[in-house]
Amino acid sequence: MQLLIVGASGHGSVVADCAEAMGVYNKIQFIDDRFPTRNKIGQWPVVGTLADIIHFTDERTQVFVAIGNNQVRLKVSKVLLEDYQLDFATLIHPSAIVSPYAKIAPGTLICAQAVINPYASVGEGCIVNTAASIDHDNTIGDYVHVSVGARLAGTVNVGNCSFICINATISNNINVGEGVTVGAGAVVINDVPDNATVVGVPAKLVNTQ
Ligand SMILES: CC(=O)SCCNC(=O)CCNC(=O)[C@H](O)C(C)(C)COP(=O)(O)OP(=O)(O)OC[C@H]1O[C@@H](n2cnc3c(N)ncnc32)[C@H](O)[C@@H]1OP(=O)(O)O
Repeated sequence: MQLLIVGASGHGSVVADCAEAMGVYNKIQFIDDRFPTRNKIGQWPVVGTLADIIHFTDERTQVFVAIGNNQVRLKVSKVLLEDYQLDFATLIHPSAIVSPYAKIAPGTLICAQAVINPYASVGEGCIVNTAASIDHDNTIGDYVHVSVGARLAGTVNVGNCSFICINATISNNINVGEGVTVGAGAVVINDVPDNATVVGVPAKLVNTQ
């Protein structure tokens, strides 16, 4: 099996490193619109641009979109899934702990030392970054980023495209809407409406316009 990663960035190198650690891919390469100026990332080759993707995929190739921005990852993924019907990988680092009773959708990355507890579900195209934890009965939407070291207690719901920043904490039974940003280190103890940004301890709404 081969893996074609879209997006040769720092996040892309984390994705490639995870895929390599899984030991299931005999070839890992990238495409990026900065090709040919960018023709390598670390030891992995960049072989073309997004417009050429079809030339680098066949029945033995899985694709993974390694774009950190949730909205951009969503947009690119929808084109690849709906227009090209490509096979998206689910990447889970061998040091992550994922309950057999959790559900992880395709296009999602579970990074090193992350924990996903029973009856949690993580949607399509998510990033569960290094050492983040998603506890029992969480429902995480599509194209969500749970950043490095973030902690989600039991029965938390997070809407599509939300960004839970580094080291944020979300208490039990909280509903976080769609398109929300929870700032670095915030402690969320109340529900958060769609498209809001909350920061601080306890987390409060902030105007970022
Ligand atoms: C491997 C990796 O690198 S994964 C990625 C890791 N990175 C992250 O998790 C991103 C963390 N980023 C943050 O927390 C950012 O501050 C964000 C996304 C919450 C907000 O960023 P911006 O939209 O640029 O907001 P901005 O910097 O204008 O701040 C708006 C206000 O909120 C305050 N604020 C912003 N973030 C925080 C925070 N985490 N905690 C407390 N206050 C904060 C600012 O001081 C500012 O207050 P003021 O209006 O009184 O001056």
